[in-house]
Amino acid sequence: MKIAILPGDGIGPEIVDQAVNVLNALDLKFEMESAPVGGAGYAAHGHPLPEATLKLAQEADAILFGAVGDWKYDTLERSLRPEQAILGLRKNLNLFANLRPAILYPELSGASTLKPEVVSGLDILIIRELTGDIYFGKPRGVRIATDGAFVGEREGYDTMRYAETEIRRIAHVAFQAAQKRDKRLTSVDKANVLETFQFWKDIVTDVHKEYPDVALDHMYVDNAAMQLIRAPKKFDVMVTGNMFGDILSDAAAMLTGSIGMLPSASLDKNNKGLYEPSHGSAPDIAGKGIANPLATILSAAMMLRFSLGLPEQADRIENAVKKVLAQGLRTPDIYEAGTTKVGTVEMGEAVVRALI
Ligand SMILES: NC(=O)c1ccc[n+]([C@@H]2O[C@H](COP(=O)([O-])OP(=O)(O)OC[C@H]3O[C@@H](n4cnc5c(N)ncnc54)[C@H](O)[C@@H]3O)[C@@H](O)[C@H]2O)c1
Ligand SMILES: CC(C)[C@H](C(=O)O)[C@@H](O)C(=O)O
Ligand SMILES: [Mg+2]
Repeated sequence: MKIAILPGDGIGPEIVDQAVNVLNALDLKFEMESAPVGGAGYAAHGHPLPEATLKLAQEADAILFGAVGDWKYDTLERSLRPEQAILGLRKNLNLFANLRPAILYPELSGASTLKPEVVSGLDILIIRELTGDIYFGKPRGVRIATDGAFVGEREGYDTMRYAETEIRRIAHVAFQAAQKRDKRLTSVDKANVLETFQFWKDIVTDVHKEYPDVALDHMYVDNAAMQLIRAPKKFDVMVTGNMFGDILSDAAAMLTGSIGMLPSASLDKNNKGLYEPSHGSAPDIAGKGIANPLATILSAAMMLRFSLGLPEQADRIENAVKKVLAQGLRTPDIYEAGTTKVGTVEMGEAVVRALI
């Protein structure tokens, strides 16, 4: 089994190193090959998603991805910016289903900014559509306005759109995921304002007919953001579009104690996938050795479960993470009094030691 390792920028290489060590410690003899991506891809080959990197990703059985993005590239023309690498991989590989599970490990109930009783026992799954919406809609750009109140002025514009097929396929993923859990699905939209999301709601309602055992409700995204903070445990599975899912999953990350705890899987229709933490390259802490590697290590566990058919090995990693948290080890983002502060490498090494 071949795994493409794409560390990327900022803390990406630091956290991916730890996940690779954990995978190696399983003694399963994976073939792993690394390639530069994001700002690192641009620096090495003049493009954030170099051809050889894309080829490696296409050929591999699964991809482990760190993060991309670096302030020093923010003034490049958009097609060369590091973020285009992850967007390009998602689009090229048809990774339309993004699973972001927000689980609060009991040991971290005091690390969340919310009261322990609000978050304890939290286990929700956010399913974000990943290859459509305003992220990829065309036309987009900056032009001279030809209508409206500001005719003659420059205006920025993007296009929000969803094809029926795109909505149907993510709805099926969401209903099937709900069937394996508590059988409750909340579809998050903005149907009260946006045509695209009235259409989304209508199609999700139609797909629901095939899943009568799942209870479906619909919620506007602004209310969903509020409910996530007010009573997050009321949710089981949430499904939403690309942009709303991006925002809601960062909010949900804080329910788990830190964004450094939220893994993700991005899957195509055959469960080939890219696995990455939900957070970014964290340039503010890059190189300091303090980034939390657990979201990446947990993403590697998701990879074993969803793409490589090794659920027992995924369990081994997840149990090891629980164990190090129970031992009181904490990177600074999840630190609280009475626990032991450790860095990225120490955390990774502790997970390796905790594997049984
Ligand atoms: N999939 C991706 O590669 C991805 C995702 C999000 C953001 N980005 C990019 O990352 C760059 C920085 O973006 P941002 O600052 O808005 O978001 P970010 O997620 O990188 O960081 C937000 C905050 O969370 C902290 N943080 C993130 N991951 C952490 C970890 N593992 N351990 C401890 N703390 C952690 C950071 O220090 C920062 O304070 C930008 O270039 C952005 O485009 C990339
Ligand atoms: C870096 C960026 C393109 C990306 C997104 O918006 O999808 C990130 O925020 C994420 O959540 O994976
Ligand atoms: Mg994001």
